[in-house]
Amino acid sequence: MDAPTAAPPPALVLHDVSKRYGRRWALARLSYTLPPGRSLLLTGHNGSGKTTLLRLVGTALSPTHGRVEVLGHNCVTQQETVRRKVALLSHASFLYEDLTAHQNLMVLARLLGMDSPSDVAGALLTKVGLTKRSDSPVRQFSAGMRKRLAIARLLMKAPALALLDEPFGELDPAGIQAMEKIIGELKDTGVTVVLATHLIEQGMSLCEERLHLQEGRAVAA
Ligand SMILES: Nc1ncnc2c1ncn2[C@@H]1O[C@H](COP(=O)(O)OP(=O)(O)OP(=O)(O)O)[C@@H](O)[C@H]1O
Repeated sequence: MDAPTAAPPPALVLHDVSKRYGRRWALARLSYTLPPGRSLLLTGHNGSGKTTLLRLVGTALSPTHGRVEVLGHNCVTQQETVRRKVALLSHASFLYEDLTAHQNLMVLARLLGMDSPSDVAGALLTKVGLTKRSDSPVRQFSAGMRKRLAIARLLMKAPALALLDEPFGELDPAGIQAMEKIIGELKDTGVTVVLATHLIEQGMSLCEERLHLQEGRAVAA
């Protein structure tokens, strides 16, 4: 008889999570479990705590109280393990301004020990529609072009959990469509997506679950 296989851990667990900046509570006693294989849409007005939550999950911040777990790993005590599993697409997109788009991706490809870094970088630049500008330095890029390069960077990292903070911001209509397609493909390959956006319609079509924040608390949408 086969040994029983353990059930996969939830993609994300928030256990009574609070986060304070100085005297301001950005998140207050938030508890939530995202089942394995599901993706999450995070909504809420400006300042409701979406970015703070994504940064806690991405280990860029630590909770003031409570516990955050990604795929069964504690984001504070197992930070390195979590960092290998998550990638964050955010306003600050970790790009080297003086390097070209291609060089930016090459840096990461080498860091990840990829076999054919230049080919992988080229293929990703094609995917995000930046082929024509692959040899331009990032400092000459528009906001939308930076967003495209940032998603290429995230795809190269091939995370188990992709944290997407306003992925549609700054994109033109074609860019929004391309981003929707990329997010759909990520999900098709088994990546869990946590998506914070004000574009509710797009978000709802991509995610099975929704968490709506109001002043750092979960409320019904
Ligand atoms: N570094 C910081 N220092 C102090 N307060 C902060 C800091 N970052 C965020 N906050 C505060 O925490 C609260 C939540 O901010 P957060 O950026 O998480 O919201 P958000 O839902 O992502 O907003 P938006 O939709 O505008 O991106 C806000 O009151 C904000 O002013």
